Amino acid sequence: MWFRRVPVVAAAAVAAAVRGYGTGGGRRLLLRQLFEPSSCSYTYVLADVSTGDAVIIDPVLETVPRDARLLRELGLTLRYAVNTHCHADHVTGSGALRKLLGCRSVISRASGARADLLVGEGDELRFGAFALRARASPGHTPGCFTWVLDDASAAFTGDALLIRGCGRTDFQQGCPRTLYRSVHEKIFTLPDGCLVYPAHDYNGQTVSTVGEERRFNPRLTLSPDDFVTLMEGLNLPRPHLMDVAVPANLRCGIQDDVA
Ligand SMILES: N[C@@H](CCC(=O)N[C@@H](CSS)C(=O)NCC(=O)O)C(=O)O
Ligand SMILES: [Fe+2]
Repeated sequence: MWFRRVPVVAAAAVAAAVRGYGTGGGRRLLLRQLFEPSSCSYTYVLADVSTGDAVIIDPVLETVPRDARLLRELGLTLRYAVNTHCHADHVTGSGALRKLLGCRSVISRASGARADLLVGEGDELRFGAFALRARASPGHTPGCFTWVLDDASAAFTGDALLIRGCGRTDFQQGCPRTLYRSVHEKIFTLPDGCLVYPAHDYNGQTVSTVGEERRFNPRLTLSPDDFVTLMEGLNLPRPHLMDVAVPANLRCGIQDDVA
């Protein structure tokens, strides 16, 4: 079993811990959830408090200055800028962060996008004493990945699983049957207490758990056939930035000099 327990440090304690770099014995995690209001997107910063090594998940281009400032203020070294998938509603900040801070951009090989690091099932991103592990969770797009913290205390689900919802499946080669299988096999098999951190929320919710979503998610508690019927009948309007965002995100936002 590759999971070990990680204390998710409360905000006040983190501030103290960040000031006390290099003095602590056990590993301590810094976890920040950041919000971008025009696309209702969440960005996550994770760091090893002792070493300052950090990862950012799903940065948004417009909030790169804010996120870079936070990283600088906390004395963190950004190792990876990770995209859970090729977003359709906003331009990723991973390319801009790469230019600004020299981190490596990351996305799945199956996304068809360019990045410094193209990942597949089970790949790990290490930051200090911590790691995030990649679980393929296609269906919203074929290249969607969920990133799970190495003790399974938290999962960053992108648009595969939203709080009491899920990503739409009506564009970018989405497939409701595939999404249903992904969520049940790759996310609902995590421990009940595993925190669920999605890429968006449109209702003011910030975090859930695997146990809660397994019991209360109105879409994923349906039968597979009823889920498919529901998803095929959503008739949602297209994201207004889609024609700009998808081509940009296939290049990780700004991505001039990788193959
Ligand atoms: N109104 C927004 C787009 C909203 C949207 O389509 N969200 C996506 C996630 S971003 S690809 C989604 O999957 N929503 C699921 C749902 O049930 O709403 C815009 O114009 O940007
Ligand atoms: Fe999406």
